[in-house]
Amino acid sequence: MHGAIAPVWDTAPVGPSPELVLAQPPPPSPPSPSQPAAAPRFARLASRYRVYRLPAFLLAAALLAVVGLATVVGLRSFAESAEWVEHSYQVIAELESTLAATRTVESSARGYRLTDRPDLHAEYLSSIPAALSHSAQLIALTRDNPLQHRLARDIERRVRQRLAEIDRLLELHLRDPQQARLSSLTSNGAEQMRALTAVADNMREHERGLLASRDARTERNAALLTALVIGGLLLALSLLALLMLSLWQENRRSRALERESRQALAELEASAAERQRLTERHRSLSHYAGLLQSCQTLEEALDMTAHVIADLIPELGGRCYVLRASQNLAETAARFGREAIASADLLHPNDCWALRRGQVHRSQAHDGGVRCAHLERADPQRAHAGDDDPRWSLCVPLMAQNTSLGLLCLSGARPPREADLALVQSIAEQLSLAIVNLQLRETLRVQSLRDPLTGLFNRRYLEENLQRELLRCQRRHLPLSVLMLDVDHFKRFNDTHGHAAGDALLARIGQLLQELVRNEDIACRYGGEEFTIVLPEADAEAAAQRAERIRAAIAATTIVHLRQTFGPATCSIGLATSQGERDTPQQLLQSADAALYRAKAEGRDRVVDGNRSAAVASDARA
Ligand SMILES: Nc1nc2c(ncn2[C@@H]2O[C@H](COP(=O)(O)OP(=O)(O)OP(=O)(O)O)[C@@H](O)[C@H]2O)c(=O)[nH]1
Repeated sequence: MHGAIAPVWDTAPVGPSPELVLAQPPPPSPPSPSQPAAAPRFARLASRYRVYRLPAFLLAAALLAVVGLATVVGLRSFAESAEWVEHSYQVIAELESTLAATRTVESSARGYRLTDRPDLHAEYLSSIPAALSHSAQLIALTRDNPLQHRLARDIERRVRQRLAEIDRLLELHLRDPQQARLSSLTSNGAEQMRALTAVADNMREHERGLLASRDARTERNAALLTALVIGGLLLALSLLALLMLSLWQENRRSRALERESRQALAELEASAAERQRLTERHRSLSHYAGLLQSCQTLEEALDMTAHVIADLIPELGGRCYVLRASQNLAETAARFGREAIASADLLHPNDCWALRRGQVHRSQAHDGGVRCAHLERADPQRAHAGDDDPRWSLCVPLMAQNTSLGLLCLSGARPPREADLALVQSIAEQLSLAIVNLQLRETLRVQSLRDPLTGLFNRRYLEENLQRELLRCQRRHLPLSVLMLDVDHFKRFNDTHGHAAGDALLARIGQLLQELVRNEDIACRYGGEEFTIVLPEADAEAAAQRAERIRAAIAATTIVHLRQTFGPATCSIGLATSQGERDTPQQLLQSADAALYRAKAEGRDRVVDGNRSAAVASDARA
């Protein structure tokens, strides 16, 4: 049975059984677009060298500390160098001042001797302390340098010598100007001054040399410090940049991992919910299958199916069709939900692709070319405009042993889930099984209630239904009549023409009875050549007329058996009608049987109404 309906959704190949489909977990979702396809190479490197992060940080800190220390040391060194440079300039300045003051003493003394101007004498007197002071200052400034200190002392000594000589000449001038003039001519003052200048030049040159070497050292230190600071800073900044990059990557990776974790959790929850839903569906489906087995009628099974589909897939709407016995029409037997695409109440099998092909057929709202004819027509304007209408329909044939039993037609307003389609197919298969079982059961039931020779109901059916019909008519104060019919001289017929001809006669009488009674009447073979006809709601008069028609029809019928014609045969009929509420089926049958007995006794080929005291006989010949 499972293979009776091919699980084809459109052109899809046959898949696993619906149970398996339902049990399958949702497929793993594709990687999120937010996930980086491949981390950049530098990022991978940064990640790989994560263990070096702390040493790198410590190194960068140490470098910065060294740079800071070097800067402080450098600045102090620069300050010291500046002090020494200033010191050299002071030495040179004191040296120049000493020489200038000495020359001032010399020139003012010479001027005074020549002119005797008192201002020059005053200038002379005031310049002497300056010259001595500057030379003393020079000695003080050069204490750090033995060579310069020695030269400074030499200068101071020469300055004093020169001052003493000038003073001697001036004293002499004051006492004897002539003698002073002569003495000045022989004085070695010029010699003293040259010697003093030479020593001063020597000292100046030496001090300038010191200044140049200090400048050079300062420049060297400055270059070294600059290189150290720039290099250290660059290295430290590079390390810090790498650290920042690594931390940034780490942070990005953490956020990506967090995102992935959240997504995985959501997928897990969705998967668990889907599993739960599938489990519940399985349970409902099993429950449904169990209930189907207990359904007594087709209507019950279809109603329950409609209820189950509406319960499990509320977003779907549709109907169950059942094919008539003639197979020429399928009619709506149950509905569920709200149809997104209306379907006809009655359809010809050729109107449905699923019934034609015996396969599931699915179509979209505007897929007009393959739309089943029993479905509402697509709107050509919307289709032409390319309107993306998500409505869809699904026809699932109900089949068993290659025989169409009906159709499940569903439609929805939104694209369906594959799990829902699998569920529908599973339900269709269960329903097909149930329908075929119910039909089989009905066939067996009918077979157990029918007489195989005549096709009429048997005595068991009569006993089951006479009671029910009698009660129904009594409840509604309606009459019910019973005819008991017996073929006349049937033994003789058998003996004359053979048992098979007798069977043919009985079959023909059965056929006649089915033709001559209403649908609601019950024509039975009571046993042998005896028949019973129950006529609900027929009073004695109507029953007598019906009995007479039957009698006349049998009397006018011949049968052809083995190319031989037999008959006609006659029959006798006894009639009884229930009038009161106290009649029982047995009483009614006994009354009819008594009337039949009287008909036989009165000459056969007649109808006797057991309700009347006198027999109502009808002569066939009359
Ligand atoms: N061919 C055939 N004969 C049957 C069948 N059932 C019963 N009979 C025969 O029907 C005959 C009935 O004969 P009887 O009960 O004597 O009645 P009768 O011959 O019809 O005589 P009356 O009823 O008095 O007119 C018997 O010979 C049975 O064997 C059947 O299914 N087929």
